[in-house]
Amino acid sequence: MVPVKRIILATCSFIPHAPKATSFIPQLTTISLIASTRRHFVASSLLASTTRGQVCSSITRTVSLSATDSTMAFETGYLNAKDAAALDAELMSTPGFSLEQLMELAGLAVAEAVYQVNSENNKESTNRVLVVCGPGNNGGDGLVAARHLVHFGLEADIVYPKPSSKQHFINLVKQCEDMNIPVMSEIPSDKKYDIIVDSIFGFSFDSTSTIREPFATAIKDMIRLQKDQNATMISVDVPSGWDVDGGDLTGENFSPEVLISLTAPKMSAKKFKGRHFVGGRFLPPAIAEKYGVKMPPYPGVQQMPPYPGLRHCMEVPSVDDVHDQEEEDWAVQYQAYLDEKDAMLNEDGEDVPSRQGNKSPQGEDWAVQYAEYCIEKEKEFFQYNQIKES
Ligand SMILES: NC(=O)C1=CN([C@@H]2O[C@H](COP(=O)(O)OP(=O)(O)OC[C@H]3O[C@@H](n4cnc5c(N)ncnc54)[C@H](OP(=O)(O)O)[C@@H]3O)[C@@H](O)[C@H]2O)[C@H](O)CC1
Ligand SMILES: [K+]
Repeated sequence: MVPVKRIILATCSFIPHAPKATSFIPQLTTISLIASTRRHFVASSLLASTTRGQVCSSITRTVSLSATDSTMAFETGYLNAKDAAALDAELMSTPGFSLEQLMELAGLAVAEAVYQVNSENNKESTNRVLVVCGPGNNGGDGLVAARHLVHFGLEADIVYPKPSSKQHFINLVKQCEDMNIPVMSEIPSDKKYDIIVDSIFGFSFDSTSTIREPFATAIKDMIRLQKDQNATMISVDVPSGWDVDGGDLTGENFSPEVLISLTAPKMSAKKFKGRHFVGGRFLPPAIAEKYGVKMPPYPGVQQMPPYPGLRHCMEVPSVDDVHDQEEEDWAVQYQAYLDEKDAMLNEDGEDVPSRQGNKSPQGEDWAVQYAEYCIEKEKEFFQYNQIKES
């Protein structure tokens, strides 16, 4: 870990969102306190450019779910455009979240997913991210994500063709500039990027009118860059230009490889066939229930679970069909994996002597192993979709 002058001891607060996870609170709290006496954590990436993965993997203990729970958790539900806006408004009224709070969490979740995709990219050079921001809050999520990505150690450029005059957005741009992130008005033709983050339009995009400038050009330029530079396109909440409920109605054939849904997938996500993350770990249970949203179970402190498939979000056969030769569903195997890990703790949650710290006998952190397991399964499913389509 990067040495820092001031060290803050972090006590982690685990706030499980799935009601069934409540019984794990004492166990998780115990483990987090034990962990905090052993190691020093830098409290946030606002202070130093530590790799978030390092911090997370040091302190996370996954929430153990039964096979049934983890299967159900993939059925996240869908929001149509009207409900997505109503849910947003309700979040900012009844429980009193501010837009700034929600955008910071949404942007952080986006940055985590982008970081994960980037670290799995098998490209010669990685780390160069272009974030293209639109005029509304979807664009704000992009501005927040760019700042976090730089804290995570990636290079980020921003294209913000029509900056908002609202004070919060002015602040977000200033925060990015303070991180030495270039903020440009159009997509440059002379720079190379590995990842493009499409943060132009979200759930308030109006597909009944043609896409107005400067965003029509921005979308065209993004698509050109995606093809010319073989960059990975990641859309935030809704692929820009897609009708929020109906999907790609324009015929532009805008097809991102990755979609990051915030709070819950929008209806158009049913048409999306790529890799799908669902993030936004801030939904109070009553609002989730009212709108029929089931949040996926999040491991440890992550904002963006590396869950495989989110298969109910895609209109394709379940991964079980692919693995029908296997005796057990992967979720059952995964539960067995967690049970095995649980058995390595004694009743007080202390380590069995044979284990060293949070390391397994093979020397790997549990959380790292868990994340790798999930990524592996997700890749299998993604590859299966590609084969199926070709
Ligand atoms: N609850 C959450 O999960 C949170 C989600 N967040 C993000 O916010 C967006 C929704 O933000 P919103 O500002 O409501 O809308 P958009 O970002 O989609 O953009 C609205 C702007 O787009 C312009 N627009 C609409 N249609 C067109 C068009 N055909 N051509 C050009 N421009 C268009 C519109 O312009 P107007 O002139 O009509 O005003 C708006 O300026 C959500 O998707 C999440 O990403 C939040 O961060 C909070 C938490
Ligand atoms: K978008």
